[in-house]
Amino acid sequence: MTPPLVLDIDGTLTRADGEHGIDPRVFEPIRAWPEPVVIATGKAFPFPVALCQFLGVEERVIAENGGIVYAEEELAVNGDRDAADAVVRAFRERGYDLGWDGPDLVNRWRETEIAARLTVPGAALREVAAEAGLEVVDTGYAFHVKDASITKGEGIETMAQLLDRRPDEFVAVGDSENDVSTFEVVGESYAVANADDAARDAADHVTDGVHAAGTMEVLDRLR
Ligand SMILES: O=C(O)COP(=O)(O)O
Ligand SMILES: [Mg+2]
Repeated sequence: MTPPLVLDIDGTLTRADGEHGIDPRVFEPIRAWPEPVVIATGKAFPFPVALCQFLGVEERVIAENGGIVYAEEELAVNGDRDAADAVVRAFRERGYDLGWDGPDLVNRWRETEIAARLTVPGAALREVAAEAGLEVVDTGYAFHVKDASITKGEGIETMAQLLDRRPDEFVAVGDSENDVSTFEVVGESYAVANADDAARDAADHVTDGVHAAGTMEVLDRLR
């Protein structure tokens, strides 16, 4: 029986030859998948929505690490970015910034958390976040300043209800610590070979391939 999927984006659907850019090899398998495909990402909501629309699949999205959950025309926004914005102000008062160039397209459309470039001093960011009761998650692509109780795994619980499925029916593929909560609630989990230690330790399996090649391995095995 082909399972419903939960797929991370960065590091999981992306090309291995650069930091971003979806590997086109995943487009057709995702489009043709006979069961629901949920895109679960740390990215702001518009990005996974656009990915689903460009792929021509239903928008089943967990964005902002669970801060936003959308499926079946139901939208859940968990928390708001005010607390994260206060952390950013305190961080700037210490003389730092978020590290993004130009109009900050990473945070422009965020509603529930804030992301900083990995080039900023992580220890200082973590210190300021902790003073506000927030955590910093390193996805390998950005630092996310967020409420620790809001996770992709919590988002899967909500998504499963919206889709009338059990969380343990899903198979998940991911690459970093922000996928650990997903791996803890789904039935079977795969970390791609480029995954960080947190994801590799939490996953049931580790693929041979990196990035989208690892995900293609899983899709080929499950079809
Ligand atoms: O936005 C990030 O930092 C990483 O995004 P991801 O959860 O799709 O890997
Ligand atoms: Mg990722």
